[in-house]
Amino acid sequence: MRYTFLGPAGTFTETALLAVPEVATSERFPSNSVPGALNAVRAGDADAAMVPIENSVEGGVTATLDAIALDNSLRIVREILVPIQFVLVAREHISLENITKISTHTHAWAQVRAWAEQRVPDAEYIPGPSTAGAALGLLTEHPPYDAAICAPAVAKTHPELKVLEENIGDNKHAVTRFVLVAKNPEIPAATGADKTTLAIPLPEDRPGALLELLEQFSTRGINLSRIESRPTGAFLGSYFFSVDIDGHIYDARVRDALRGLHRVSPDIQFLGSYPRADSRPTNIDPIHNEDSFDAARAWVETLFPQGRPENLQH
Ligand SMILES: O=C(O)C(=O)Cc1ccccc1
Repeated sequence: MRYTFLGPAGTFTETALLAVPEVATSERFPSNSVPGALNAVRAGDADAAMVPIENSVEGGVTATLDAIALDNSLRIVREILVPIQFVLVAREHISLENITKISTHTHAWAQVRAWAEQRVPDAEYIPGPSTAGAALGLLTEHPPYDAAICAPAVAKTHPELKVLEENIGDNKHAVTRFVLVAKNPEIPAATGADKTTLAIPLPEDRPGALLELLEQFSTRGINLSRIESRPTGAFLGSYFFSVDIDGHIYDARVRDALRGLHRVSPDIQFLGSYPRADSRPTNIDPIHNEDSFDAARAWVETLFPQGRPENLQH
């Protein structure tokens, strides 16, 4: 297996990838961006990509939500949670007082806003390709900024970088959720503690369409753990919903809900069923469990003692 990730070495995404046991004995290479990592998988240059998808402070990583749903080739096979801690680094001669420009990944910047307002209120923010990418930029000949925000490990592997402030995240319990994405993979086995990710275009000019979509979950006792609306890009006002639900496509209630969703929104995308990182089992009301679905199907069959007419398939 060949893995790629939002690089360079030292990003939080690399930490997430290294938490996958198989990675230790496989090849891995950094990509410059989330779309770049996903395209490497689409092109067959990598078998799987680790990318950030959701943060407990900032919400969804829009670059990832949009890029995964671009076509039907990619699916999530695993999720990893990483606790996030940030440090401020700079070259030896720089101190907090003479910082005028700071770079980091936009998601990191969003998570240190209160700290920045207090400690470096006049510093200008320069968006970086990733946290580690911004830090390594400081080692170039004429860096266009004088400090960066990254993981503590980056400073440890680069002694030329000095840690000016530690643990600067506004929320000390911030966690980022990362997903491992592969091309047309086998669906991971159901564990009883699973999630399924969907991208559901909102039908246009249909009053109540969102309610009709959500009803498909509620009538089957399916819990949503994330829902975000994203513009499709087609035109102003055109949206899709990026949704995570508790359950696996091997669960009858989930397949039943997918059929219902497809009737409301035929371009729905299934983006994978995979085990939850926290292994918390899904609570299923008995009327929505496998036995109930089997019994309901069997009962309908008994209504045709002579067998179903041929044109009655479902
Ligand atoms: O840039 C990184 O290190 C990343 O992995 C993206 C990111 C940035 C901030 C919080 C979590 C992930």
